Amino acid sequence: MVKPKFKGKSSINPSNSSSNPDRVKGAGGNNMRDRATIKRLNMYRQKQRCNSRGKVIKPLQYQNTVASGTVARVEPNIKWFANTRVIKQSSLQKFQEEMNAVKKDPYRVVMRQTKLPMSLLHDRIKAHNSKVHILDTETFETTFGPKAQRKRPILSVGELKDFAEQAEVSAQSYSADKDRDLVSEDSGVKEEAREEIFKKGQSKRIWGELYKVIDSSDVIIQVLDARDPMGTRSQSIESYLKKEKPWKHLIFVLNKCDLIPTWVTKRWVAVLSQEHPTLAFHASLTNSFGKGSLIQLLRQFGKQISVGFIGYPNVGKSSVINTLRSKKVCNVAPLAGETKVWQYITLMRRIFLIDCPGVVYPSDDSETDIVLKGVVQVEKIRNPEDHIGAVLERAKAEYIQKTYRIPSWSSAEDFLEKLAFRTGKLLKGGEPDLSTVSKMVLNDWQRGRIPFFVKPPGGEMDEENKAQPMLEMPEMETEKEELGNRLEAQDVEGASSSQLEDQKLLRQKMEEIQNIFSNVKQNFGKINVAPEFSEEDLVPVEIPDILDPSWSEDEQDEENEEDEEKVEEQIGEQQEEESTVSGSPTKAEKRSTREVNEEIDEKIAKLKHFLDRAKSKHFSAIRIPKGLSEKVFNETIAKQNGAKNEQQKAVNVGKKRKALEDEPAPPSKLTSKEKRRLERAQKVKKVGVRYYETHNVKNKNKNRKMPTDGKKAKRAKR
Ligand SMILES: Nc1nc2c(ncn2[C@@H]2O[C@H](COP(=O)(O)OP(=O)(O)OP(=O)(O)O)[C@@H](O)[C@H]2O)c(=O)[nH]1
Repeated sequence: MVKPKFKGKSSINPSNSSSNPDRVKGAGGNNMRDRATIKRLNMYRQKQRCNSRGKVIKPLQYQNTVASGTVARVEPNIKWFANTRVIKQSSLQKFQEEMNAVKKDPYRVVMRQTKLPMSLLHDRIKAHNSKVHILDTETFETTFGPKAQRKRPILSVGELKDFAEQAEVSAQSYSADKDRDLVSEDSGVKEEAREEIFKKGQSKRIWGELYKVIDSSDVIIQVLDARDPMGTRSQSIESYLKKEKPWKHLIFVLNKCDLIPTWVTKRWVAVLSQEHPTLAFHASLTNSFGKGSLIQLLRQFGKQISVGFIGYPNVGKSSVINTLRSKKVCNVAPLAGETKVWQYITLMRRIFLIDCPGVVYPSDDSETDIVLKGVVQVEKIRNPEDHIGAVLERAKAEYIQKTYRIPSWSSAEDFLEKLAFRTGKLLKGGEPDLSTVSKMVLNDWQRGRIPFFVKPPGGEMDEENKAQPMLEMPEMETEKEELGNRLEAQDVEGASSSQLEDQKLLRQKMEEIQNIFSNVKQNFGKINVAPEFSEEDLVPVEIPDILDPSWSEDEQDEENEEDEEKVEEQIGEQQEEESTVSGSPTKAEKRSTREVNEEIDEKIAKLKHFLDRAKSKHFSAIRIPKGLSEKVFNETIAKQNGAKNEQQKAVNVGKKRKALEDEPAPPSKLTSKEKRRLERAQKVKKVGVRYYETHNVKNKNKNRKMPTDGKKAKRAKR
């Protein structure tokens, strides 16, 4: 039987022609043009069809969507921000020389002149002896006629005597160092040209990215490394913003606060706040600090805002963004220059974040300074051992000894040799591999494994600073003063009405940001300081200053939680459910859980009391003696385990866990194996409030409990 033929017109063209976007794939191997390329080529090839009277009967593709004469707008495209093509000075010179040579040669002809940038040849600066076209700008009468106006040089002095005096003064103040025109004899010794890697973050492309970020942002956050805030600050960008974009808010975020003692964070925040609003931050997905305050601050700007993150390479711009989103949205690496181009991230419906590559302003920094600021990737440094001396100078010997377990050294080389022998980094003949060991030390320095910080100004807790209210949020003194001065100056000059309006707007902005900041408080006592600083570095801090009743621990946690939920809701992303709460508990179970919780809370209250007492010793990072902490830990675990056993009798849970928990209560002195087992048992149980407080759970809604089976089914679907 003959199959009935399909009579309608199929939209798929079955031909194998190379201009057919629908052709079957694979016939030409991997080199076949893809659909998009074919369509583009067809677009170039197409021709407009007209009838005999010249009327267009088939317009070109893309030209028939709007009626002729309609005013249409071109859709903005992100590619507009891409770099434009530029030509190097050396290439231009080469082109000019070669082209001139060809033009002078009568036996050679330049083909396709219209395709060459010939204008580059003629656009040269005129030689000083070329014909001066005076009459192009001046008339003949005023230049050469009887009424010619002679131009006299403008002198700042009236008499010859004054002129001589002035010459004498300038001769006295002459300094050969500042004279750029001075011709000196070549001594044969020249400074070595700096390696390219030391110019990291200074390229035109990176600066282009920075200006794109600045232009697109309403609020600009300059991220600083808490270990050296002044060294990672870019004053030139700040003054550019102040001068050219005064309506944009500049905020400092002091990141990596976990690497310095709390009193240093506090002092730096106070110092920097004098100029711009400053927040302390610790970027981490699980254990962050300052996230709630920063989100709260951004939300208060009230309208749709874009927030640009700028700063030195490797200060943690991308990490701060990841922390705010509680998710890895930007690539992060302990290498400078990880972020290559700007990147847009949605934080909430109204708040957008823009990540920027690290930018470095050319300064007098030595190569060692650049390396130690983390601007250069250690692997790319040619002579890493040159910078170790500075590391040994800057970090305290005590910390170096502790980190590398080397008791003493006479020089940087001696230190490296000892370290190489200790770590077994040796070359073929048993020679120490100084380069590898140096790279290791530099990496440790850049990653904060060697405790170090630049001391904030103000000495060791002097009286003046003690009296200073550290937690007061920024007064923005300098900015306010400068703005005031500028506005006053404009007032005097007699500003126009539009200028007056601008002034009003600026004033309003200043008041607005001050109001916003007065609502944000930080509790520095909550920073988890990682390195073990010596007591000398742990300068006493006024604990009552830090604890702010209006911004308690719980409140901040709730704030974080709320923010996270909002972010997730508004972005509408399905995030993985991490909660592993088992099925809904029975009444008996509920009661026993409450009992257990009460008991644990009691324990915590005791521990808190203990901590308060420790704090009253006034140290900014508190270290509890190991023996004591172990004793308290064992007691807590033993008690919790006892309570758990009771609870387990009432509830029928899985066999494995039951077997584990039916074991007799542990003796007061536990072996390390038993301790670990107890810890494991503790971890398995994830029922109750403590789990949410101690773990970074994305969906913290306590009322929502999904049965494990349901969750598994959900995962299986994916
Ligand atoms: N200890 C600590 N390390 C941090 C913190 N923030 C960032 N880091 C680390 O610093 C390194 C650099 O972080 P990035 O977020 O890639 O820095 P960046 O400023 O985006 O760097 P570029 O891409 O070069 O501009 C990473 O190894 C982070 O883990 C912090 O608060 N504390």
